[in-house]
Amino acid sequence: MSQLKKSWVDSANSAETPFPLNNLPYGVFSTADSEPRCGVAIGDMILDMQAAEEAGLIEIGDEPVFDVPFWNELMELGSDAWSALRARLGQLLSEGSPERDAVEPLLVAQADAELHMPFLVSEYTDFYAGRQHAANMGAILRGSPDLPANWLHIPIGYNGRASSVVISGTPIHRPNGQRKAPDAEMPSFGPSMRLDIELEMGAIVGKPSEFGQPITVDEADDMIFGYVLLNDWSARDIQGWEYQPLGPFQGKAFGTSISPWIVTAAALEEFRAPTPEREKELLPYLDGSKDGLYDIELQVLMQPEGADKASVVGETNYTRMYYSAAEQLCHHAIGGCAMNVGDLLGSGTISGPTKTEYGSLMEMSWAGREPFTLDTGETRTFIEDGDTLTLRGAAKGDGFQIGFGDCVGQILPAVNWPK
Ligand SMILES: O=C(O)/C=C/C(=O)CC(=O)CC(=O)O
Ligand SMILES: [Ca+2]
Ligand SMILES: [Mg+2]
Repeated sequence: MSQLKKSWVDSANSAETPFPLNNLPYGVFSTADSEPRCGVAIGDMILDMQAAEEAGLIEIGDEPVFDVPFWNELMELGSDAWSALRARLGQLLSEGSPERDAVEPLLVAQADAELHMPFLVSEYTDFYAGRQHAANMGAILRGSPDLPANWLHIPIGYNGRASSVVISGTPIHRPNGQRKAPDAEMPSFGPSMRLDIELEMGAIVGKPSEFGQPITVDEADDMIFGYVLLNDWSARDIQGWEYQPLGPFQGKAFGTSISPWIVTAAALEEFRAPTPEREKELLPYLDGSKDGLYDIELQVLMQPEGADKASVVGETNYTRMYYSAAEQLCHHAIGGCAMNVGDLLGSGTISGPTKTEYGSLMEMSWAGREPFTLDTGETRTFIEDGDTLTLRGAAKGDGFQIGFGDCVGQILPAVNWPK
C-alpha cells in the first residue's frame, strides 16, 4: 500500500482530506465569475483545467480537451491519454514542483465553487448484483430469501434513463404515480408513500465497444474510466405495482443522484478486492483475470428537515457485491450491444449481512414493519418530505484516503397534480 503523496497544496496533506494527491478526482465547477468548466480536486481547492490548458500547462492530444464543461472528451482520447494526464497532474501538484508558481493562481477554493454534472451520461443501466440485498428483497416481498433461479449465473439488470441522472445537491420531488395496495381493488394515483434510496456505486464507461462485437471481462475492466457514488431513488409502491413482468419503470425514473467527482479507476487500483467465492461456477465468458471490486467504505446518512445533524443509518463496503462492474459490462455487451463513452452502470444496491449494513430503507425498516430511530430520537420507515439523504464513501489507505465527495439529495413534496 502506498503512502500519502505530498503536495504543495497544504490542505491535501492530511489523513482526513478526501482529496489528497493520491486521488485527483475529476469534476465540473463554476464560480461567481466563471461558467462551468472542468476541474481537479486537490485538498480543499480545485485546479481549473480550462485555465491550465490555456496556459499551456496541460497538453493532452492535438486539440483542446478542456474547452467543454464535461470529461467525455478526455475519456474519448483513450487510456494512454488518461495515464498521461494523471502523471502530469502529479508533476504539477506534487511537493517541490518547479511549476508551482504557474499553477497556484489557477486554484479555486471549493468553498467558492458550485459543482455540476462531471460528464454527459450517454445511457444508464442499473444492476441487481448485491447478494444480501436480493435475498432481503425476496424475503420481504416474496416470503423467501431464495434468489431467483438465474441470479447466481447472470448479473441481472434493467435499462434506466440517462435523463434522470442528476448531480449531488439536486432536490428531488416525491414522485406521483400509480400504486395499488395488495387489498385494494383498484390502483390509485398520487404521491409515493414508500419513497426509498438505494446505496450503489456507479461505473463510468470511458472506452466504447463496437456494435455486434462482444468483449471479455478483462477488456471491460480496461473500459471503465472511473466511479461515483450513486443513489437510485426508488418509489417502492409505484415499482411494486408496475414492474411485473418487465421491470422497474416510473418507480425509478424520477431521479438518480451521483456524487460530484469522478474517482478514476487508476486512483482506486491499489484497493482492488476479489468478488466473493462463487457458489455456482460462472459461465466462462464471465471469467476475468483481475480482482474486480474495490475496498470502499460506504455510509448512508439521513437528516430530517430542521435537525442539526445527520444520523448514520447504514454502513457497508463495496466488496459486498457479488458481481463486479467489469463482469456486468461484459455481460451487457456480450450479445452485441454497443457500449459508449459516458455510459453509467449502477452496481445494484449494496447491503451487507447485518441490519446495520443495509443499503435501502426498505431493508432497514423491513418494508415499514420495523421503524428505525435516528440520533434525534425521531423514527423513520420510508423518507418523509424535507429529509436529506447522503451517501458517503472512501477507500482508506495508510495515512490517506480516496474520497468521493458526498452524494446528497433532499426530498421535496410532490408536485401538485392535476395542476
Ligand atoms: O427484488 C425486487 O423485487 C426489487 C429489487 C430492487 O428494486 C432492486 C433494484 O432496483 C436493483 C438494485 O439496485 O439492486
Ligand atoms: Ca437500483
Ligand atoms: Mg475540444
